[in-house]
Amino acid sequence: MFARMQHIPLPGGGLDYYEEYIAKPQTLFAELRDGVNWQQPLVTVYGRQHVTPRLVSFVGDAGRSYRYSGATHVTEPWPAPLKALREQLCADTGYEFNCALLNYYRDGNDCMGYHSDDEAELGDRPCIASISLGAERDFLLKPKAGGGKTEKLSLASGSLLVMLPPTQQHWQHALPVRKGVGQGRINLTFRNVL
Ligand SMILES: O=C(O)CCC(=O)C(=O)O
Ligand SMILES: [Fe+2]
Repeated sequence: MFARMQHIPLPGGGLDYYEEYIAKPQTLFAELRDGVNWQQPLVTVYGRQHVTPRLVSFVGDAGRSYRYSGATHVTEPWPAPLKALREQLCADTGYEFNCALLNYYRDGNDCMGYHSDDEAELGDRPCIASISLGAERDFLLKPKAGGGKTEKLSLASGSLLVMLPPTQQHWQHALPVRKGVGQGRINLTFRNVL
């Protein structure tokens, strides 16, 4: 790996940010936008059904399943352009990744609320590797224990953000609405489902 890395220490966690990890982010963005079987699942919030405010797809090694947006999803096969990327991420980070949740934010109205990627099937100390393609968007982190400072990053096209253990135990993260953003963004969060 040749990309320059910035380590961002957090109380009870830490992030590694590589601003230029993907060589041709616009090409990969277009391949995935046009090639992935995007879904917009229904979610139930306080007893009311809404469509998820972004498009999603769950891909990975055959037979893995993962619970998100209130339902269990079984993997679709790896899209061709992500096979080598998965290997590269495992080699560069030293962590295993056997699946990925793909998120397509069509414009700045699409978003993701505060959550931690701490589902039981990810084990006690999950590492999440997150690739961003397309529009640059703000990414927020806040400590689960109240009172701490909120962190804000701007995730560049082609960047890799590694959320190191035990970040998911102590922090939540979100991708807030940004009305001024007209372009799409695709985010790939590589995970290891046990
Ligand atoms: O779009 C992002 O940068 C965050 C995605 C995320 O948090 C997730 O898929 O769990
Ligand atoms: Fe997440």
